[in-house]
Amino acid sequence: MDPDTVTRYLAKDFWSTVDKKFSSEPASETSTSEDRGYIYPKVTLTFAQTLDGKISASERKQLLISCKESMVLTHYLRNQHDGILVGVGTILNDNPSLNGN
Ligand SMILES: NC(=O)C1=CN([C@@H]2O[C@H](COP(=O)(O)OP(=O)(O)OC[C@H]3O[C@@H](n4cnc5c(N)ncnc54)[C@H](OP(=O)(O)O)[C@@H]3O)[C@@H](O)[C@H]2O)C=CC1
Ligand SMILES: Nc1nc(O)c(N)c(N[C@@H]2O[C@H](COP(=O)(O)O)[C@@H](O)[C@H]2O)n1
Repeated sequence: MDPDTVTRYLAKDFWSTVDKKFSSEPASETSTSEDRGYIYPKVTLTFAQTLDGKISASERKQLLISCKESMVLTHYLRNQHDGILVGVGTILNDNPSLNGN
């Protein structure tokens, strides 16, 4: 399967889970966040993890864990958001571009 197709499937599944979660939440007896004059931002946490639970090399060098398809999904998700947040350690170690191609 080509990376674009894989990403479309993964993303569709991902967003349907998010939508279900929000729509299945019980309505508040008092007020919703929108009634109170604000809406929560949509925040997505994504990271790549090795089978033994690691996200970075011990010497704090940038480590590519994701396969090509997963990187396509990463960039797709970046494009769906207004901002990308990483820790200062990531900035110093990786000097990431954090773009969405
Ligand atoms: N596999 C993946 O998907 C990803 C991997 N990485 C990898 O992770 C590595 C970076 O790791 P690391 O530097 O640990 O993480 P981060 O880049 O997330 O930096 C750690 C952040 O946490 C803050 N912090 C630490 N302890 C606390 C605390 N007790 N309370 C509140 N804030 C705290 C630090 O702030 P302070 O200034 O106070 O120290 C700092 O901003 C890089 O090598 C990068 O490649 C990064 C992102 C994704
Ligand atoms: N999705 C994903 N897979 C990996 O294997 C990774 N190591 C990361 N790391 C994150 O992506 C940043 C580097 O990519 P760009 O230079 O921004 O394209 C890195 O700093 C981590 O935040 N992600």
